[in-house]
Amino acid sequence: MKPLLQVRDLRRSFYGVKVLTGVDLDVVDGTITGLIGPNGAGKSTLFNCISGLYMPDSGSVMFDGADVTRARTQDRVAAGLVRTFQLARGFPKLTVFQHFMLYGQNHPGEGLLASLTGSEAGRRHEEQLAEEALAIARRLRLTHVIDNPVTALSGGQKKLVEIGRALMAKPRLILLDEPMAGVNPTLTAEIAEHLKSLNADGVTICLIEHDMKLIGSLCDPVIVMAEGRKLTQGSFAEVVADGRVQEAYLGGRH
Ligand SMILES: Nc1ncnc2c1ncn2[C@@H]1O[C@H](COP(=O)(O)OP(=O)(O)OP(=O)(O)O)[C@@H](O)[C@H]1O
Repeated sequence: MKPLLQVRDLRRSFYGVKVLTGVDLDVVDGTITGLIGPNGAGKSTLFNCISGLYMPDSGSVMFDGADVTRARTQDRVAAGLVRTFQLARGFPKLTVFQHFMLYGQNHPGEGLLASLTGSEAGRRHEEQLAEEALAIARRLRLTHVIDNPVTALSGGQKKLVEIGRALMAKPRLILLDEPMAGVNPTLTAEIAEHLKSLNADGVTICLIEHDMKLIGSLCDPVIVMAEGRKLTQGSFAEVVADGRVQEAYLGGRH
């Protein structure tokens, strides 16, 4: 089984506090890999280092065989390594369609300059992006809200827009940080179905989630982090039966 993502001995401290203490993990091509662990285990920091938002102090991140440890975020995105961000971090007043178009512009080989200069190539490029945006909206059942500002959407619809934006970048691996947080149960099930369907179409997914039922139904393998490193990994049944995992969660309770 080919690892699409390989993280080796990744370390990161903030103001002398060691948050990542030597993470080693693989995400295998074609999987939906779950990343769980008690609060403060370092999961989001790990995602930030993998996606290029933070630089690690040491260690390496390999994506599809290439060393991207120090690569710029946009170059990682161009290679197909994409993480979702909460809409609040972006442009809350833009519509769903505008969000999709904006993220599509980041795709490599797409002529942003051509788009801006109003050339024939630019117009074709815009049309193609618009078609992709509409197809993604259809896929995620967001067509009826495509012209609404994202602030007017429900929590679950916002999560779908975050996934849709990532899809505009044509990802090979999507890193999802709590895609179901604050989402009602009906839409949680719908988002889970979308993730399964994307995965069936060849998109590898790695997701951080606190909802264990969801992790159990979606993810194999499940990687458990504690105290800034990987504690263990296995099937959901294996990791929940592991005494070290139970200990880590109990110890992590505040
Ligand atoms: N930019 C930062 N500056 C200072 N400390 C940080 C920074 N980012 C993360 N940390 C610290 O790193 C530790 C791990 O945080 P992180 O968010 O990575 O954990 P997590 O496993 O994702 O937790 P949770 O499940 O609660 O989201 C926390 O103590 C956090 O305060």
